[in-house]
Parts: sequence; C-alpha cells; structure tokens
Amino acid sequence: MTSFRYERFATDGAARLGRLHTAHGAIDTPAFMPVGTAATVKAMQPESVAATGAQIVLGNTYHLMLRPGAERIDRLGGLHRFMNWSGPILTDSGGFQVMSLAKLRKLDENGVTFQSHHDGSSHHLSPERSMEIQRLLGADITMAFDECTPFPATPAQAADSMRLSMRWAVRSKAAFVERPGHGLFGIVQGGIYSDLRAESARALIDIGFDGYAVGGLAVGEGQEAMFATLDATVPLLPEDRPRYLMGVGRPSDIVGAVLRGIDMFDCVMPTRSGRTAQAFTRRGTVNLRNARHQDDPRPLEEGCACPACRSYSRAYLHHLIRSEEILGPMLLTWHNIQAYQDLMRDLRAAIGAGRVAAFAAEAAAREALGDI
Ligand SMILES: COC(=O)c1ccc(CCNc2nc3cc4nc(N)[nH]c(=O)c4cc3[nH]2)cc1
Repeated sequence: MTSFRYERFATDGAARLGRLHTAHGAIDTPAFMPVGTAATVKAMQPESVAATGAQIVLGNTYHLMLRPGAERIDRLGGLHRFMNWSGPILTDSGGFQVMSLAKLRKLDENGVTFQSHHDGSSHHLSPERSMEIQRLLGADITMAFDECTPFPATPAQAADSMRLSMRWAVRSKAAFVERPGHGLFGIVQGGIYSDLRAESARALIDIGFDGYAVGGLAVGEGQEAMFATLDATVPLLPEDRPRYLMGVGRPSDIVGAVLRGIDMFDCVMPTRSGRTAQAFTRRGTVNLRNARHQDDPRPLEEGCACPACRSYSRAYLHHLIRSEEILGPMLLTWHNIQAYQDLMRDLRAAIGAGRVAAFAAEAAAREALGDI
C-alpha cells in the first residue's frame, strides 16, 4: 500500500526538485495541476491531458456537490472512475468557490449556507461536510475547509477571517478519514500581512498536515504583493512537506513562486484562455483571433510537441477561431496545457542542474520579446 510521502531530490536556492507519492501514483514537483472543475478538464479527453505530461488534476467540491452530487459519484465508483482519470486527483474544499459563485451566502462559525448558482437550491458546507464530500469523491489530496479572505481586507478583517479558517482547520483534520496514500493539506491565510501569515503557518504546523497550501492569494493583490507574502510565509513551512500555491497563475507568477519554494500550482488560465483564443508561448501570449495570423503558415510555437503545433498552421487556428469551430478551443487548450507542462519540466530540469535563477532570467527575457 503506497504511503503518502514527499521526497526532495535537490534544492537550488529556495526552489526544490521533488516527488509526491499518492495512492494513484507519483507527481514530479514543481508541478502544475490542470483544472478539471466539473469532472473534466474542459475541451480535453483524459488521455490527452496525460499526453501533455500532466500527472495530477484538480476537481472542485463546490461544483461536484451541486451537480451531479458527491453521493452519486461515490455510487458510480468515485471521481477517478467517473472521469476516467487513473492518476492522482486533488480536490479544492469549496469555500473559495462558494464565495465566488454561489448566491445568498450565509457564513457563520459552523460553515456556509448558500444557494446553488444553477437552480437556487439550498446547500450547506462545513469542515465536516467538505471532508465527507472529498472522501466520497475519492480525492488523493483533500484540502482543508477554509475561508479565502477577500482582497482588500484590513488587518482586523484578515485576522478574524484567518482565525476562523484555523478553527476550521482543526475541525477538518478531526473529520479527515486517514487512508494509505491519501493526504490532507492545510491552507495558510492572513491576507498580505506577514504577522498574520506567520500566526497561520504556526497554527497549521501545530495541527499537522501532509502538505501546506498558501491560500488567500491570486485575488487581485498583484504579483509584487503575492511574492512579498510568499517571502514572509514559505520559509516558515516544513521543508519535508509539499507547498501548494492555490490559483496561480501566469507563467511568470509560477517561475517566481518556484524560486520562493512553491512545489504545486493550479490555475484556470491555460484552459479558460484556450477557449478565448489566447495561446501561451515562450515569447508571451498570442491572440489567435487577430487578423495578422490569417496567412501565417508557421506553427503556433516552433518545437512544441502538441497537435496544434505539430500539424497545423497559425492561419488554420485563426480560421477555426473565427469560424467558431469546436476544434479551435480543443487545440488551443491542448497547446496551453502542454506549454504549462513544458514550463514545469524545464523548471524541474533547471533545479536539478542548479541553474533555476538563470532559467528564470532567460524565460523572462524570452517573454519580453513578444510574439513575431
Ligand atoms: C483566464 O484566467 C482566469 O479567468 C482566472 C480566474 C481566477 C484566477 C485566480 C484564482 N485564484 C485563486 N483560486 C483560489 C482557490 C482557493 N481555494 C481555497 N480553498 N482557499 C483559497 O484561499 C483559495 C485562493 C485562491 N485564489 C486566475 C485566473
């Protein structure tokens, strides 16, 4: 039986090269998790997601509890079977999505009561119910039930919100059912305030988790404040456990966070942007709706191994987008997920070679070139 275990192979400054072992397989870190919110990485078949090199995907408690329902997925064999993904799955715990999507939310010490954004039906989430839902889904990595502190927040507001999340972290840990190869991650809160972040990190370490997420970021604070918060938070986290920065981000966000000791990421950007004709390349983003591509026979990105770059021209991708053909978002999504996985692969290689700072500078210089 696989035990949930993080191995660290090398460090380069604060950056780490590692591997996380779970019941459904191993994840090489630093890793990017494609977002599979409603039991699908939108516009991609699971075998295509695996072909990009992605080893773990993210699912959402909030969306799946509303539709099709956690008990239904459990009856059908769990989320891995349901979505035909045999690798590790991490599920977010629902608090963030409730606050960003649900209607008529009432938050109290016990949890959150809300109306579904689909049909207005009433629902409730608490640390205990969130742990039960993530167990029913069969998540390899369960996230503690927390409140993502809104931005901006005063120090007092951030402190109250963080301390609620810490009380919920205790209840999450108590309700989590330990199983071999399955882990529970705590989530650090505290807004952009270093002292609150330190208090939150200490509280979570005292409770004891299999991994530590940095939450409450990528909420509009900007890259500078995000990096400053990481500088104040990550050094306080145990070195022998994975660190996960939730909801991040653009390539430059990911590179900067890896340099600060983050091991795991998730973001809707590559998938959502792929559906709006935005392609990520090493020379920055490319808007394929732009007429400048209509006669361009070149691939989107030289050297990229994805189907879009191997078999099609920019002119064809532009045509698909303009024609609103379904193949357009499919190919661009695949490319973007491939581009993110290639970035993580390059970061892992650079850390292993002790040259991650040089790699970061080269990547920033390439991105600054802009597309040609
Ligand atoms: C095209 O790209 C986009 O539309 C797009 C939208 C949102 C984000 C930011 C997502 N940010 C974010 N996700 C998050 C998820 C979180 N989950 C929990 N449990 N706790 C948190 O504290 C938390 C913070 C987050 N911050 C990034 C990109």
